[in-house]
Amino acid sequence: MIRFDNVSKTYPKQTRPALRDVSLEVGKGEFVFLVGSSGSGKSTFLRLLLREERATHGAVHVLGKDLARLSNWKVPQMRRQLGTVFQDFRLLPNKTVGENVAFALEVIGKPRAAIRKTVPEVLELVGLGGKEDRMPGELSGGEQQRVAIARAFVNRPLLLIADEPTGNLDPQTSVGIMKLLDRINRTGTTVIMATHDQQIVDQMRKRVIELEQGRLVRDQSRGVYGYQH
Ligand SMILES: Nc1ncnc2c1ncn2[C@@H]1O[C@H](COP(=O)(O)OP(=O)(O)OP(=O)(O)O)[C@@H](O)[C@H]1O
Repeated sequence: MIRFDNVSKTYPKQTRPALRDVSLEVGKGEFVFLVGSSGSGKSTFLRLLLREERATHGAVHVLGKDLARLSNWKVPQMRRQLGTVFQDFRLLPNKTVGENVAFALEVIGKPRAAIRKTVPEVLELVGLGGKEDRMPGELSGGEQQRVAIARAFVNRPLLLIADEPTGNLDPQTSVGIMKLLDRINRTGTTVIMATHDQQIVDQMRKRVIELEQGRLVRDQSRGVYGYQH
């Protein structure tokens, strides 16, 4: 599903690498937390997975593809097989909840009838049944994140990438979001989630990968958050 072979990334005009010699594998269906203090390289790791950035050294494989060898025109096709969720939700504010989710299907050319059927189903799945016609601004933060997850999941991606998905949410709402991501993971979707949320990591007891100054310093199954700020 994901393989990093001795991956380093140095941004242009920087001397210190953001990632240094990282090697790891993530298999199908795993749930992985990516932890580490601010600036340790978590977002860089996720950007490499999405081919938003390229490795300076080493090889990144996602869904069986060597991303260095993937031509630019094939990148959108690769990204369509991934779902992404961010701290700031990134919903389209002028579209309804239903339209936000439908949009993910429209861009891949799904027939309208299939979209009409699928959107309410996925909204039901994330606990937002009946809220299809609401505007994102009318929803709570937790509900907006559920819409974002519905949009990320509606294509049934093999891999879901979440960057601090609970970062803007209170602890109780965060637990609800984690239950949802756990359910999605149980459908077979691999989930990789960068987080600073100690409580969540300690509760879930999933694989934990820790970065420190760009190096992989811990890879623990059923791990805990572990490091101090
Ligand atoms: N576009 C960029 N250009 C130059 N340097 C960058 C760029 N993006 C990140 N960096 C640097 O790379 C290092 C790793 O940053 P990264 O954003 O991956 O860390 P992070 O663990 O995601 O941090 P946070 O938890 O604060 O989001 C930092 O030193 C950062 O300053």
